[in-house]
Amino acid sequence: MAQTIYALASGKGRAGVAVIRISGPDTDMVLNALLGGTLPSPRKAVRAWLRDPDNDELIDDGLVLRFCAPASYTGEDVAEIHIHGGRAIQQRLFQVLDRQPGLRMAEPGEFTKRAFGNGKMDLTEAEGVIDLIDAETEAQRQQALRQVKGELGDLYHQWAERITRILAYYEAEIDFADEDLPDDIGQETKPQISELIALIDNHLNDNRRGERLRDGVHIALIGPPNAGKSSLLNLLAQREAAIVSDIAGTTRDVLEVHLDLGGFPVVVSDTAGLRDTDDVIEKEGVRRAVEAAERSDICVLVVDLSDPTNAERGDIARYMEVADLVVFNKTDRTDGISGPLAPKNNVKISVKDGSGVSEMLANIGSLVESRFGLTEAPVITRERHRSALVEARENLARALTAPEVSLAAEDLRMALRAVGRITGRVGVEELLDVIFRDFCIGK
Ligand SMILES: Nc1nc2c(ncn2[C@@H]2O[C@H](COP(=O)(O)OP(=O)(O)OP(=O)(O)O)[C@@H](O)[C@H]2O)c(=O)[nH]1
Ligand SMILES: [K+]
Ligand SMILES: [Mg+2]
Repeated sequence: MAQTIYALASGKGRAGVAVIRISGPDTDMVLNALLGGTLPSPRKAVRAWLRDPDNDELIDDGLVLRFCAPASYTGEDVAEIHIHGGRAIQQRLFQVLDRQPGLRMAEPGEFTKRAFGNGKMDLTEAEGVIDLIDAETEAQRQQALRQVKGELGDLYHQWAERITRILAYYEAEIDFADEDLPDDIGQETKPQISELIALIDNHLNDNRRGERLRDGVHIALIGPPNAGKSSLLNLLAQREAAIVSDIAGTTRDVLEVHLDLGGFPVVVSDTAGLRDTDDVIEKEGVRRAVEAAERSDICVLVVDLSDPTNAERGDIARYMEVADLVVFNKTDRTDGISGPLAPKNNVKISVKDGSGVSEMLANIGSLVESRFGLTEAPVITRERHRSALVEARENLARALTAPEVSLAAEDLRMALRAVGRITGRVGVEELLDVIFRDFCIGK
């Protein structure tokens, strides 16, 4: 039998209210001890004096919520005790809980792990809970909430069901080889397998938007020395994160700042100015800048509008073509454009006087939104999902060309297992039995 666990469910430290969660078979015993023998009725918030059962000393004036298995977060008996969020109160209550036989402190994620174990949620939903707790921006919150609601898990479960139905044909062929089956089951199943492969491909080919939304969209600021890249970074970060000077080649290392850009988590990198140089350290800086640009999801080229030398630099013209956005800086100095001229996506700003900055932010924001924004369909949010889907897809493709029915069946079973691993939902194998029982075997 599972042990009863407890933990602080709210944030650490001093607060108005702290919530302590208890889950497991001894929950009622603990509540009885703390409340002096009166159990609150389930799902009703009850104000109660909490006492140390060993000496009847008062701990706090609290609020208790009791849930009875299986109608609880974990599926076990659960209690949530609201206390005043002072350190001494929390400590005292923990000491008392620790003294209760059979109780121990929960491990990280253990309540949710139990919820999964008791069929309260599948693995994608459990991951959604973690993402929801970690969500720092609005878009992250929305994506996580959709996963908690089971949208992603439902999609994978549908696919598992489809594979199961296809597999049923092959199983029938194997088990009832001498019965009156359609001559070529491939005619029936192969279009279905191909359709499923197309759906998975489409889902995989998502620009990794869900993963980007979880981890942050990487934006690299690149450009010639003294264009104002570090100045721009500081403006975005609203602090002096990078050193700014009028000396070309000031920035060497890649410097990252994390920002919330219109609800999206972004990581902006300031990089060394791009130029040929004999200085070994600056050379390494330039190499890192190019690498950061290549790795970025969105590459922003910053150019000093008033610098006539840009016109002479072929490399800047090339960067203009590949950059997602060109930011012409220092409009306070000039209103003409010197150098290789305006590429399609450009914006003119002055970090110094702030003009054009909101337009630039809107521009970057819509780039992020269009590439990594939430879509109608739920998206992959973890490499774990991606690799399992790739495996499922490979097995489905193999089933299409399998030389024998038994081999095709094995490929389909492996595809099913790969998809099933993502949700960890049980029932697909059992579903096979159900479908199989009702299966029309040519009669
Ligand atoms: N007039 C004017 N000067 C600016 C503007 N933005 C930046 N500067 C100045 O341009 C100089 C270079 O700025 P940085 O931000 O260090 O340029 P950088 O691109 O990071 O330069 P490196 O790190 O050397 O590649 C500094 O003296 C800034 O104060 C602007 O909008 N207008
Ligand atoms: K500089
Ligand atoms: Mg710099």
